[in-house]
Amino acid sequence: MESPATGTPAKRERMYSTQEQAASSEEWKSSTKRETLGSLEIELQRLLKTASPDEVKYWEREFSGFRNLFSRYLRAKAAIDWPKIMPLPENAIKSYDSLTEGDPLTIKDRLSKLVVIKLNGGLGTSMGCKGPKSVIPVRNDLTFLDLTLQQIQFLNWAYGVNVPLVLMNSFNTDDDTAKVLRKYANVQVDVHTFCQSRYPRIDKETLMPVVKDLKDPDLENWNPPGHGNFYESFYNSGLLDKFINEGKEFCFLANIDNLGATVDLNILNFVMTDESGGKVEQPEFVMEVTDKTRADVKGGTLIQYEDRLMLLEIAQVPKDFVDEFKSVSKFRIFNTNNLWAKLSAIKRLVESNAIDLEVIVNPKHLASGLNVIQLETAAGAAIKNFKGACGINVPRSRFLPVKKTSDLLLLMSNLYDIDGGNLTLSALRSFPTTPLVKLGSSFDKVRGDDVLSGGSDIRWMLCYLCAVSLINNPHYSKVTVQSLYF
Ligand SMILES: Cc1cn([C@H]2C[C@H](O)[C@@H](COP(=O)(O)OP(=O)(O)O[C@H]3O[C@H](CO)[C@@H](O)[C@H](O)[C@H]3O)O2)c(=O)[nH]c1=O
Repeated sequence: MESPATGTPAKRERMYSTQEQAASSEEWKSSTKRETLGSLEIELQRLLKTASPDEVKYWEREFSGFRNLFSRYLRAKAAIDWPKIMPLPENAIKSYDSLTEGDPLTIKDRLSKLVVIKLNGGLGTSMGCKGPKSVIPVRNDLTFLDLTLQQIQFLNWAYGVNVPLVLMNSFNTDDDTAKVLRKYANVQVDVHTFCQSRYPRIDKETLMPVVKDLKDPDLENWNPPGHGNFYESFYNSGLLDKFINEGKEFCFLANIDNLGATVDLNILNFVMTDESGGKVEQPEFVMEVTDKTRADVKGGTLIQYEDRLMLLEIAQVPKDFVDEFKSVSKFRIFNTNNLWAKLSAIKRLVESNAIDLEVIVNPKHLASGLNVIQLETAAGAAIKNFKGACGINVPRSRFLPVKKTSDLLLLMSNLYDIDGGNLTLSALRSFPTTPLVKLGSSFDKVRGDDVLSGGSDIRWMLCYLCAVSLINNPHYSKVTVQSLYF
């Protein structure tokens, strides 16, 4: 680059003015940010005055987390710098095949140091259901929650242990989950719940909270700030300290809608046993990744960015690169969101305010017509903050999510056997892949009002499809149904 001192006077003038412009636009931006932060503070103080006296402490803590997230949002660069994405370093991702269960005599000991946590803050709205997604029946009228409890009960029974189950609810799911949990009073699993934070939605124009009074019951004014909020909310709930004091060491965290997210003894052994004799840094965090297929275009992926491992979610990808992000050749693996984290490390990082997750901006349009943004973070993004963190490339069977009715259809069909709450691909199927199911929009919802005239009740479809059986039927390597005719 030419130094300003050596150019011609006219050129110098141009260069100075460009530099000055850049500096003044930076100064302008940071002064607007300061202004915005200042206005937010005034607004939050005003809002606090509207809280009922017994809730002031609660809101002070919520606002402290929100203020932190909001200022990170203001500070963040607009988008990821695409050319700076580097290939993953060797060893960043371990092969699952290299792991072992370890000494069978000590499995029980390892399990006794484990806590299972399921992310249960999501609603079933995208599949046309009211209430928490976890109460949608998946198989034989058993819900995600039933199957999760069965899985843990079976594990506890098989190994004579008492692995607890923790549900992270959101304000959207907390009450309904509490009601449903009553029916498990006789189940042999210790279930704990805590509720994640509740942050104000932000007016897209003014960048100020939409809510004007904390006693206003309208839930549209709020959002759960993503599953990245787990670390802080878990800490604030007191459960993290309780488990550490009881001698627990690791937690296994997963989406409740992923029925493949069972406790894996090989990974448990990997995170808890130092087989290198102290030569290799023990991982404080492990992310289970799996090979990406054309069906997984939306999942987050691991990248190497600015000398660190980083989770890249589709919402962070600049528009021009979305197709490249979705391609299976450049980004070969994706995050299953099955995460293993050391409890003492979570405590250390939360207490030193060292979990700095990229802020994901989620735009929404409210029923009132207002355009808002909600700020979120993803749990897997914490990979960069833990010591010795790595990915493990796990078999596809560890990722059995239900995001759409087409996923549900596969799980309800005879392709899967069920045992102790675990779903496994039927041994009768002679090839290990599952059919690619594409359903027309009339099947978007789990239940429809008008089944006979065009049909949006997936159960009808199942009767039809299960009657012909998905197993070993070459016609069903692909299932495309636009609508049903009777
Ligand atoms: C936004 C949010 C979600 N959840 C729960 C609901 C689900 O059980 C689980 C996953 O939430 P979703 O919003 O469905 O996230 P999803 O799109 O699946 O993305 C996650 O899971 C994907 C795998 O399904 C990964 O590839 C992504 O990296 C990861 O961010 O977390 C919460 O408990 N609280 C929340 O605030």
